[in-house]
Amino acid sequence: MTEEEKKRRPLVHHIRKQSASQSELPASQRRHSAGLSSRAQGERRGESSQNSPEPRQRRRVSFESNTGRPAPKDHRPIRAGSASAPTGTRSNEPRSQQRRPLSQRPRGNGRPISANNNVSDPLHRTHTHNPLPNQHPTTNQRNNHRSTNRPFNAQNSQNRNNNTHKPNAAQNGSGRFGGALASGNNSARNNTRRRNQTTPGTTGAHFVSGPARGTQRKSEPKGSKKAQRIAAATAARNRQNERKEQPLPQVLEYRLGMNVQDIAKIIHRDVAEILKKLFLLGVVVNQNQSLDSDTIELLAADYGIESKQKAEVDVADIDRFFNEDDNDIDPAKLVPRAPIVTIMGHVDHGKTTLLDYLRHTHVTAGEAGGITQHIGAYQARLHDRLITFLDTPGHEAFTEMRARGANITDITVLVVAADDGVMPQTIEAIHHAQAAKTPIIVAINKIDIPGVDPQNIVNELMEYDLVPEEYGGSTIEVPISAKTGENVDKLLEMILLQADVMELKSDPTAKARGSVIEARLDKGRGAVASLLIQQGTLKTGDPIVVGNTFGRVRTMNDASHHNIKSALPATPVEITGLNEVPQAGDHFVVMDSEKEARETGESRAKTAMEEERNNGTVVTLDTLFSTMAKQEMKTVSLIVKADVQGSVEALTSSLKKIKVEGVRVEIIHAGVGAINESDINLAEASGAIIIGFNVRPVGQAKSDAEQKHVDVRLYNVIYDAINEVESAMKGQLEPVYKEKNLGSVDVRQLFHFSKIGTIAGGMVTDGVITRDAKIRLVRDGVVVYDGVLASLKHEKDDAKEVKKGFELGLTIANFNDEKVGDVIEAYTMEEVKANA
Ligand SMILES: Nc1nc2c(ncn2[C@@H]2O[C@H](COP(=O)(O)OP(=O)(O)OP(=O)(O)O)[C@@H](O)[C@H]2O)c(=O)[nH]1
Repeated sequence: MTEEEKKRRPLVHHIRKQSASQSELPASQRRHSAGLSSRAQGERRGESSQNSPEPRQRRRVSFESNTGRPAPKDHRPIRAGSASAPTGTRSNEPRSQQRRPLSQRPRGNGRPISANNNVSDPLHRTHTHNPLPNQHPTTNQRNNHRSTNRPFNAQNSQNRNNNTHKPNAAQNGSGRFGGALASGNNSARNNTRRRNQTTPGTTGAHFVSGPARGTQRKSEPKGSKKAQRIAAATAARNRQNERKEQPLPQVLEYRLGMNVQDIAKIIHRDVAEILKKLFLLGVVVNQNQSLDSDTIELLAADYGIESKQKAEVDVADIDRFFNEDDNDIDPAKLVPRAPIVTIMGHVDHGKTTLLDYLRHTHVTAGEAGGITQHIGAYQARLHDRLITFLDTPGHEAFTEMRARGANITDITVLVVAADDGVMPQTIEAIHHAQAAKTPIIVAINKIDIPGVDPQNIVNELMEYDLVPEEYGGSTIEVPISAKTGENVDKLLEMILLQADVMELKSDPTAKARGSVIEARLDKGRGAVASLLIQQGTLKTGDPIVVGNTFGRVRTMNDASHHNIKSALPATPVEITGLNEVPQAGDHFVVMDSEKEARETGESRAKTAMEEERNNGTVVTLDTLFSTMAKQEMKTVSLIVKADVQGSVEALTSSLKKIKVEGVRVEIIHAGVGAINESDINLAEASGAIIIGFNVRPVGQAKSDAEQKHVDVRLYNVIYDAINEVESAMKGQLEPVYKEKNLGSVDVRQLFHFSKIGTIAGGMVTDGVITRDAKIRLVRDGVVVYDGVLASLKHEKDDAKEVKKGFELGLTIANFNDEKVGDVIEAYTMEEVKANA
């Protein structure tokens, strides 16, 4: 016999004894002892209790009995020993007939769940009905088996619940004993209550609930705080058990800053278990403490699962919805969409005429009067296919949008008048389109004018890398007349062909997103914005974030001012319902809720304000080197403007030759003429620096440059320009200083001291003289000395500065030869930009 068995011997002994005494007892007494735990039996049985092992031992027995150890072979079931089987109550009926009707029996292979007790609980072998002993355990059985670490009485009660023997308490009198049992142990009582709560109306609940309730009412009023606490603790334990039974996830996706509680929820494990694991891994934390990624990964590895840090999503970053490689668009849902086209070209080459022609001849069906309202874009139709035209010709609208990162144009139509040829703005337009990487279709316009030769334009354009297909290039060139409409259909066909090549697609089922074409404040309607939908379907009522503002789409019109409820991708619409007026080129995105839209909009507005405050992200020659390092720039973009073509060529070729390791110069636009607003726009959109040679910014350009923080550098020596760009790229740009006059003093009196030297007394006639100023001593218009002050006094006191109209006394460092009538000019050197 092992030590264990020896220890258990009194138990077996006791059980046998008990069993024997039961059989000796009259039926009525047996009935009484039937519902008792060994302890309760002992107490009730008077004399036999004296022979029983002392209570502490019995308690231990009870506990051991619940450990799932198999019963000793010679141990026969105690048929009358369990509260769940008050066998003495059913007179002479065979046991099988005493069972509940079939319909009331618990499911599970048709056998009583209590069969499980035979396996797990040797002490409670009263439920010996196991007609199918070889069958697999039922779910309930498995669950019972799992819960073997419950206190004995709890287990006992549970088993009772599952037992097929659940006679009416009133019928069999078991209520008294069940009640005695239930009141004899808190766990049992709690368990009973839990069962009553979770399985109302079951026979099992009924069986124990009567007397248990009575007892409970006596000692613990229903709904008392204690009862509630117990119920809550029990429910929590149940939840934990349920969680425990869920499998571990394959991957633990975590965010930085998560604590043990957070992780416990994700991996369905107890907080205590995780804390213990961490402790064993050498990490002592409490459940609310944030864990670093190393600890989380270590923990995941210990559980044998992978760990992955969740990418933090910045809700304010709506640009993420426009990132082609990483957005939520499902490629399987993509369908072809209309191309979005911008018309560009030199002044008077016929852009507006072409747009007008299309508006009147190819507008969407049902628009009898054509486009009635200007919303910045409209759709033309050819063979039932739509083409969206941005309504504003020229570079500005185009670059405005690009400057805000809204690359909405798919195709650029470059209009070149056949009678005028390639002109400066034609070249600019080419550079704008090339910088935006949009394909160019050339419309050689005004072919109706007699004597014009479109071939000349073809030849001219080849200089700008626009080579038509017949010459081995890929540029589509169509001779048209915007006035007569000749070949305009062919131009549209070519646009559609190009669109097909580009496979322009969008997902109409996605949340709508796109860009603002125009926006304004309408007196009656508030903020009105023209939007171009790029993905998804926009609907009225949608909560929306537009740039740094937000709202809900209150009304929506199409280009012909029809009220519409929804709009598909590539459709231009005009909406109301925004809080503020957004800017052209801003992105818009539909959100899940108005709350989310508000939060995102407000957060964006705040960030924009902060950015505005620290405005320092633009590229300038002064900041070029640090910007290159910060943004890992590989190219430095320049726009070159000069007075003559020769200078343009000399400058561009020399600038391109600058060699600084890992960085190259890219001239995104070069041309003859003054620096204009278009240059500033292009520079802003592409982060370029403007190099002007013998030219100046004109009109709005100067103030635009200041407002948009575009760096404009002006030179009249080519070498200086090249030198400065090179120095800037190497981070060796010398700052430029300019003298700034502060004020001047007329010397009126002189005082000579052997120790101090000469003190010049005088009057400030202009501005201010400061102690740290540089000074220049001028005598009869000639600068006699240039130096700094050694001292400055007002009356007898040292002064930091003396203003106009006041007398002063001063000494000049290392100079004592002042004369009455000299003029002392004070000045400072200030760092200035070259474009001033
Ligand atoms: N003969 C002829 N004249 C044309 C054609 N297209 C435009 N024009 C004329 O050219 C002039 C300028 O045309 P617009 O359409 O205003 O040119 P634009 O490029 O829009 O000019 P800006 O808006 O100033 O940049 C107008 O007088 C038009 O009537 C054409 O195909 N044939």
